[in-house]
Amino acid sequence: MTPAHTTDDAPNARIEISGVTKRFLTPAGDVFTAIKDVSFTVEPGQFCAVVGPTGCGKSTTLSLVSGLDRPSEGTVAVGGRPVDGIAEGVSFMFQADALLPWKTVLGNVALGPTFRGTAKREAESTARDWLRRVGLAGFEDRHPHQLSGGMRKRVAMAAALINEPRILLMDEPFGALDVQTKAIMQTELLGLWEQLRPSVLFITHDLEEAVALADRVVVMTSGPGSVKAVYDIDLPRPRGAVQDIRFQPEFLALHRQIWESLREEVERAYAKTAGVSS
Ligand SMILES: Nc1ncnc2c1ncn2[C@@H]1O[C@H](COP(=O)(O)OP(=O)(O)OP(=O)(O)O)[C@@H](O)[C@H]1O
Repeated sequence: MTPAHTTDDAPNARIEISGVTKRFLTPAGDVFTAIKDVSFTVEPGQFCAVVGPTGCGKSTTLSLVSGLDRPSEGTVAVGGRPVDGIAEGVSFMFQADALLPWKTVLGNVALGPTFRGTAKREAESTARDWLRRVGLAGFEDRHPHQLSGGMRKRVAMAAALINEPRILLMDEPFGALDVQTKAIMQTELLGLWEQLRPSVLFITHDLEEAVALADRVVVMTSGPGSVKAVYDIDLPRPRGAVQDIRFQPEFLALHRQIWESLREEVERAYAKTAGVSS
């Protein structure tokens, strides 16, 4: 299958975060700096994972790329244009499934193309195809509450990918799944990503997940988050089953190296919230 994004539109899929600081006003009226001077780039078609301790500003960074929020300083650009609201060609997947409970599985997946003006019959036919690709043929008429957590993730993945996004933003999409289901979903995501090759910004707490999936891992410091280090993950692609990648010596070496960098930040963040002086 040909990747959806050829060299012609590839530059549209570059994400550039330059010198971004985000401050919030707290309920007490104080200014709180969530992220500070964050800069990194996701190249077109690249899978970039961001790891960092809890509260370091990973989700804040993602919300600035999605256009749901604006930086206080610095710029976020997608395809060379400053982000100004939710851009065309961007799909999302979050930890909580964003499925409509009153719609069938087919209706949920067909929603994207329908919104973009595709005729219902054609949207449903494409949705059926996507449901087959995520292993849910035969479940078209179910409602989300009639599915397991893993199956709901598959529906969410089909609903995100049916739009053939140039950019896929994912915030802990598999965080709520059990270990085995998570590994299966990660492998399925990799297979589909390798076919479509959107640029991916993937937020996770799980360093194993980041190394197994990504081309590049960005480690953030404890809050206010900034970029501590960026690692290129040169494990060969296609990577195959995530369960098997974890045992490869190259994977273990990268994991150990990045963990050394991340551990300091996790400990620092813990010390702050636990009131321990470091
Ligand atoms: N709208 C807001 N108003 C005030 N503070 C906020 C707001 N949104 C986020 N924050 C704060 O900014 C910091 C970063 O939050 P964010 O959710 O981005 O962190 P995170 O790294 O994604 O955390 P986690 O890994 O726990 O999900 C946190 O201290 C959070 O309380």
